[in-house]
Amino acid sequence: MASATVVKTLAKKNIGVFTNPKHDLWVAEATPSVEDVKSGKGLKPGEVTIEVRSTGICGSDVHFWHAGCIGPMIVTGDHILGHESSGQVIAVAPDVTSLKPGDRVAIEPNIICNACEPCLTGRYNGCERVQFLSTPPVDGLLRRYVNHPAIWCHKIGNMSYEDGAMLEPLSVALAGIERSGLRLGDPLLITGAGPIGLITLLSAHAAGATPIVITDIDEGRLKFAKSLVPGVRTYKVEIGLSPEQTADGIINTMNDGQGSGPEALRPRLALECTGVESSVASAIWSVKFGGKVFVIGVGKNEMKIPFMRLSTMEIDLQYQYRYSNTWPRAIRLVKNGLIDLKKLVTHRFVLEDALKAFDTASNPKTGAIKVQIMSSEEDVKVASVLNGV
Ligand SMILES: NC(=O)c1ccc[n+]([C@@H]2O[C@H](COP(=O)([O-])OP(=O)(O)OC[C@H]3O[C@@H](n4cnc5c(N)ncnc54)[C@H](O)[C@@H]3O)[C@@H](O)[C@H]2O)c1
Ligand SMILES: OC[C@H](O)C(O)[C@@H](O)CO
Repeated sequence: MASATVVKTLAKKNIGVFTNPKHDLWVAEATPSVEDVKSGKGLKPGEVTIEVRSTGICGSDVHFWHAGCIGPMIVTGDHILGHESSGQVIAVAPDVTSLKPGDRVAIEPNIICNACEPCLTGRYNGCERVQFLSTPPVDGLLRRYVNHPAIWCHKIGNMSYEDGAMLEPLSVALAGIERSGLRLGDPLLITGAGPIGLITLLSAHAAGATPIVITDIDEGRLKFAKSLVPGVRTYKVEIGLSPEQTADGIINTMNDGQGSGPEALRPRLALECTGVESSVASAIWSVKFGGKVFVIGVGKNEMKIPFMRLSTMEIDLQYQYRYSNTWPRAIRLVKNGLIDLKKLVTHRFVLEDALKAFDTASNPKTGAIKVQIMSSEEDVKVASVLNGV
């Protein structure tokens, strides 16, 4: 199929960041080739070619590299990582009318069947035949050029590519906030101050939760949370304490050190952002009668939970998997300044230096929150200047 005009000279070949079942990580040539991009070969109806400009490294990318799997999602061959991306449209298939070369877009990294019950009822994150980019065997977005359906490319106007890429983890948080039923003035617990917990914090703060307590085992991450939302109360989880003891500490923190007795304010809602068994249990012990523990974190296939606590306190336990219909909302929130994601990107690397980027993202000593990989030195410079680095 012939493509529309490619807007720029494609000086560099397509490269991508690969892993495999032997846990290697390397940068090598990827598809589509520059020749195919120029000729439109391989571009299917409804698709556009995007020059990917910025991609965040997610914990799941590191996990696919280090562990070779996440639950049933198993790396079985050479596999391209990355699903938090934005870029510029450089070519469109002839039937695409919603986008044109030059448009700046955030990429929603799923392709759905549009025929199963979850798709037909608008909850397409449950699509039975979903192709989620970067979940094996579907290659991801950590490459210079990619073909993707136009309907999963959301225009971002003049938003930075860096923010555009952050719309994916923001989508996770927004999906959680929406389905958890968070209300204005809710006392809230967030467990885990990694990128997802921190973006959930920004979102819940914007949505009017108060007071908010956030936990982590890492003091540095709690300090970071405080720098994002100064009013947040932080609680450092001590390894070795029981979930009940941790819950007491959390409630005491919510009550400004006034104890955790029967009169103490307890969270109505806990947004669990670690997927760690003891943290899920502490959240259950923390929330009030009739409250809810909403689990965004993913973890072991089987976990022990305080069942009778859930039962006698009528606590709802609910889960979230990815997202649906979140990008338009995420774009509005970032564009209109209600959520500022800029501080979260702590490190930037050019695509050719992807291995350094992964080393940084996977080493806790670096203090990295979100590491982004950009298509050129120029993009790294522009992003750094925009963020005052
Ligand atoms: N449901 C979904 O669709 C979805 C999407 C994206 C990520 N996730 C999951 O969300 C979770 C968070 O993602 P992330 O990128 O922020 O991960 P992350 O690993 O960077 O952050 C997790 C944080 O939890 C902290 N932590 C670990 N044990 C703890 C404990 N016992 N108590 C309190 N804090 C503790 C860690 O120190 C870390 O700061 C992960 O499990 C991830 O797989 C789920
Ligand atoms: O944000 C999306 C998540 O990172 C993915 O579901 C990943 O964990 C597995 O594919």
